[in-house]
Amino acid sequence: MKMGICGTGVIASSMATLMVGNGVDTVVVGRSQESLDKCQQVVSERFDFLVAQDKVTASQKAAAMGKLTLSEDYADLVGSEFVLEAVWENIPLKQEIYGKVEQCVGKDTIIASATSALLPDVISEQMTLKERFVVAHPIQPADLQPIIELVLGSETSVNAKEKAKDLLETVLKRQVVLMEKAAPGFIYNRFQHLLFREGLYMVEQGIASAEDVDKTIRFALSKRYGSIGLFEYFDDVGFSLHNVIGPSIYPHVCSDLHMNQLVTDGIAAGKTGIADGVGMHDWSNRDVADYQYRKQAPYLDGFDWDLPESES
Ligand SMILES: NC(=O)c1ccc[n+]([C@@H]2O[C@H](COP(=O)([O-])OP(=O)(O)OC[C@H]3O[C@@H](n4cnc5c(N)ncnc54)[C@H](O)[C@@H]3O)[C@@H](O)[C@H]2O)c1
Ligand SMILES: O=C(O)[C@@H](O)[C@@H](O)[C@H](O)[C@@H](O)CO
Repeated sequence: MKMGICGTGVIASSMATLMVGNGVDTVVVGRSQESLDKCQQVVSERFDFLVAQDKVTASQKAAAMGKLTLSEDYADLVGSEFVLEAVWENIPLKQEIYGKVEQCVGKDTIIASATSALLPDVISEQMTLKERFVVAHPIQPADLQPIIELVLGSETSVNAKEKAKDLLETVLKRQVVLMEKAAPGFIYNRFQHLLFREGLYMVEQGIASAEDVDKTIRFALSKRYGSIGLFEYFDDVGFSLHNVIGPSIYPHVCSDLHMNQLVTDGIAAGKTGIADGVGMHDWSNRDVADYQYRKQAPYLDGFDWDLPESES
C-alpha cells in the first residue's frame, strides 16, 4: 500500500507517523529539503514518544521510519492509492497542489484535503477529476485521535467515498464520521470554534478567567461528554427544561461573525500562544511538556496500529 502527503507541518507529520506506523509506504512531498528534514525529525520524535510509552518497540520504529520517503518532486507520488493535502489553509495554494498531484497519480487515486473548515466543492473546483476528491479532516493529535471527518464534494463518486472510507478505517484504523452534507467547519470545528469564541468573549467581558474557562471545559463539559452523548443528555433532561433555559442564555452569548479582538490584538503584539510563550495563558510558568503529554494521554489505551516489523 502506498500513500502520499503534501506538506510537512503539524498535520502532515502526524499523518505521516500514522501511515508508516500502519505499514504504509508513505511519500511526503515538501517544498524544501529543510522542511522535509524537519518533518522527518518530528515523525521520529513521535515514534520516540510511543516507544517511551511502551506502545512501539525500537525495531518497529526503525521498520516504520523505513517506509517514509521525503521528496520535493510530486512525481514521486505515482502509484499512491491516497494522497492527503495538508498545506496551509489557503484556497489558491490547495488548488495549486491538487493540480500538481493530478498530473502524477492515477484516476482512481483518492485526493483528500485535511482542511479544518473549507468546503470540498470550493477547494476542488479547478480539479480535472473532482469525483475522486474528499475532505478527510483529522483532529489533533492526528496520529492518535481516532476520529476523522469524511466530507464529500457534490461530485465525489460512490466508489471514491467507499474507497476513502475503507482506507481510513482498515489501513489507518480511523473512526470515520461521514458528514451527511458538507458544511463549513464540519461537525467538530463548528462546536470547537463556538467554544473558542464564547470562551474568548467571556474573558474579554471580564465574566471569567482563561483558567476558569479551561477548568470548566476540562472537568465538567469534557468529563460529561466523554462518557455520554450530547443528545443522550439532552433527552435525559428533557425538552421542556431546555426550552426554558436555552432562550434565557441565547441573547447573551457572543454572536460576532469576526474573530475576537483578543486574538487579533495578540497577533499584532506577537503574543499568539505557546510558540510565543504567551497567549491566553502565560506559558513562562506553565509546564508545556505536561500539557503535551495530557494532549496525547487519552488515546494511548486505544493504541492499535498494525506496526511493521523490522526485516532484519
Ligand atoms: N493544526 C491543526 O490543529 C489542524 C488540525 C486539523 C486540520 N488542520 C488543517 O491541516 C492543514 C495543514 O495545517 P497544519 O496545522 O499542519 O499547518 P502547518 O503550518 O503546520 O503546515 C503547513 C504546511 O504547508 C506547507 N506549504 C506551504 N506552502 C507550500 C507549498 N507551496 N508547497 C508545499 N507545501 C507548502 C508548509 O511548508 C507547511 O509544512 C490546514 O488545512 C489545516 O486547516 C490543521
Ligand atoms: O482541533 C483540531 O485538531 C482541528 O479541528 C483543527 O482543525 C484545528 O485545531 C483548528 O480547530 C484550529 O483553529
